[in-house]
Amino acid sequence: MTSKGTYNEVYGKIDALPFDYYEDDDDFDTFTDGDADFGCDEGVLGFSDPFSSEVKPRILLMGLRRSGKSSIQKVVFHKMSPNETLFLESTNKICREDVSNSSFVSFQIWDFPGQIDFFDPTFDYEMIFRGTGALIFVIDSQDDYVEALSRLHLTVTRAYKVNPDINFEVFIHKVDGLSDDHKIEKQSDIHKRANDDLADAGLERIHLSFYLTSIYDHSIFEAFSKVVQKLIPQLPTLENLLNIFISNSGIEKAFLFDVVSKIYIATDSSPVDMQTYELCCDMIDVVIDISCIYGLTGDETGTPYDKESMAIIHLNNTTVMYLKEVTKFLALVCFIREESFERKGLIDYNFHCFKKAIEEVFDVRLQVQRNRKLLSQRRWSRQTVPNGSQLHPH
Ligand SMILES: Nc1nc2c(ncn2[C@@H]2O[C@H](COP(=O)(O)OP(=O)(O)OP(=O)(O)O)[C@@H](O)[C@H]2O)c(=O)[nH]1
Repeated sequence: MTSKGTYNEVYGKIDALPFDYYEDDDDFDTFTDGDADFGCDEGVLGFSDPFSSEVKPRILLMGLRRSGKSSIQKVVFHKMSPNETLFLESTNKICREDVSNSSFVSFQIWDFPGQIDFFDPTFDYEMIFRGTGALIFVIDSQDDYVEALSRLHLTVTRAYKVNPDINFEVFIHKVDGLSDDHKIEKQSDIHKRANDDLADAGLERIHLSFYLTSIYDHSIFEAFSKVVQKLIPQLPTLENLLNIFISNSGIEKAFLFDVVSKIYIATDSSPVDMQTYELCCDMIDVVIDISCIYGLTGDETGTPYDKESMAIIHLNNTTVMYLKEVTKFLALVCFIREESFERKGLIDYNFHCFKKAIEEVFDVRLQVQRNRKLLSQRRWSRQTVPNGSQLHPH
């Protein structure tokens, strides 16, 4: 698509660190130094800071070689088409990506090359796990997974020792090649073996979540949505707001989407079915693609998604899909019966109130982040003054 370049430039950013970096002693010291502010954006705390995981949660993508880690990252966050991933080269460096395109989906993903001996004594895995919010372990379901399971066990047990608060998420990946029966069979086998291994080690308390995923359908977006939602502390507030909004507006279902990644960061409490989710993703694609092609004015500052972005699609089953901009990066996508959509004025008024409430949630979050940063800077300056003398904050 001609628009892709512009789209990625506007939203995407990737940092790649040569793996050699860690083999250079001086640099390694910098990296392992407990106070290193490594590659973080301005305004974001260093990741070894005790607060950083709350401010900018880190997601680690791990798994054996060729299990599909880079493909997942590229498809979900860079709009790469699944077929293009066939030409991805094996990753031989750690890639860190800041997904800070939305205040709510503000986190880092670390893609670890499969061939790294992660438990090499020179590799400071403790520091890596300390600030991690979720560890996604990718298992290639089309391959023999015995080795992957032992690697999963090793990774999970080490990570848990360092940081028991990590969410462990297992992606049983590449399921597009499997029949439905086969998928269920694989999932229960992997589930059983992984949990048996943990029970044998006396670690039943470690909870693993399993997802069947493929980059060739929406399952990878849905799985990522669930992983990200667990890292959003405001999730109950958002769900509550959505519940109030839909019940007062005659809406069947509503999703709050991060437009760039098509991750839904919250929905109302009614169950989500895959088809509905897929329709939302398709609608976002249509809106962004049409805007990119026909909506951009040509000046550099234009983005395909702004305050004016909205769309209405009438489906042939008397349902209307309604998309509206909520914040710079979030969109609300609703499913409404045609007869309820006749009261569009009421829906729009309620939407206005909903949007204001979301903005307030954002404001509180920003304030909390600012305060944490300030607090951490004060602590840091106290620690760094030599001979026990202390700096006093102004
Ligand atoms: N059928 C299928 N193939 C996939 C899927 N995801 C990734 N692949 C393919 O798997 C191969 C390996 O993918 P990569 O993303 O390079 O794997 P990786 O885990 O990053 O590999 P390393 O960089 O070596 O660690 C590529 O040819 C992808 O096209 C999927 O969901 N289904």
